[in-house]
Amino acid sequence: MSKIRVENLSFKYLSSKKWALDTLSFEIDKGELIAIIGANGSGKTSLCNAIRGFIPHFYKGVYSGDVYINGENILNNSLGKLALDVGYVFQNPFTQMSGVGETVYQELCFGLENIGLSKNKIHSRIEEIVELTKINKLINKNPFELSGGQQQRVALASILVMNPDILIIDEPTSQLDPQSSEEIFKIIYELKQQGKTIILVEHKMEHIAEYADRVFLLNEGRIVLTGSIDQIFSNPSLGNYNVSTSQYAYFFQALKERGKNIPYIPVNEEDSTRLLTSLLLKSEEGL
Ligand SMILES: Nc1ncnc2c1ncn2[C@@H]1O[C@H](COP(=O)(O)OP(=O)(O)OP(=O)(O)O)[C@@H](O)[C@H]1O
Repeated sequence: MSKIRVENLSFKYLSSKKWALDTLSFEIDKGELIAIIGANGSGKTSLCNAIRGFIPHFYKGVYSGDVYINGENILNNSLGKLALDVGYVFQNPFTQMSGVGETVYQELCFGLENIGLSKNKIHSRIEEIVELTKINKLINKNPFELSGGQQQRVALASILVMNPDILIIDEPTSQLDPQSSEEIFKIIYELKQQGKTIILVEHKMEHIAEYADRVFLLNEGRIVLTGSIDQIFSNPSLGNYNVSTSQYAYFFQALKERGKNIPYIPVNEEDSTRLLTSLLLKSEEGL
């Protein structure tokens, strides 16, 4: 059974004339990491909200089609129940903070206390997640006095303590410097290794190229391209949808256009390093 199944999903906000989501159908298996890309207004956030049930439980409009989580139609579940299966990490960590506690520890306790977990269970769950997200040193600090990167890790931790099977992560690094972004992506990769199903909205193509199993390219509420990283980033129509490819692919494409013998276009750091090393070796050998 697929983790997530979407059938002919369409949605139009009450105040809008056009469809934000337009007859979408797809399935996502357990453990997959799906990247959703697309220009501004293409429907990425709406699709995330439809998967976590905020469309149509919270946002009202014209809704048709079906979304199933673990085989169950989201229409048959409350937002509270859905939140236990689908964790949503906001783009802006500030929005994520409940503000109820004065310390990061209290912030992490909040959701667990609400579902009635015992003190011991709460403590061991928090210990595990604090380790994973490397926020040990922040645990007694005020969440609102942290740096952007620290807040993003705490926001992620506050969702992970709830242990949802599915994670929707909306542009987690949009406000972060490269090093903090790298740290967040390491955590996301670790979560994938643990078997979480992850939907990631991300503009930084290098990160997608590094980690995603499949990419969905949205345009005007429709999935216009879908496939593996290589299939998507080497697709010449990518530019038609105002989406850029990875910087690595740009670089090697430019060399190819200058007549260099580039056997394939790598899209991530690892493949680029491998190709560059082999090209340098060949040139040293005078080939
Ligand atoms: N609350 C809302 N009420 C009315 N229309 C909305 C609402 N939220 C989004 N829309 C519209 O739905 C369409 C899809 O928007 P959505 O925010 O899902 O796109 P997006 O790809 O996430 O954009 P961005 O990259 O800018 O966040 C757009 O035309 C947008 O104007």
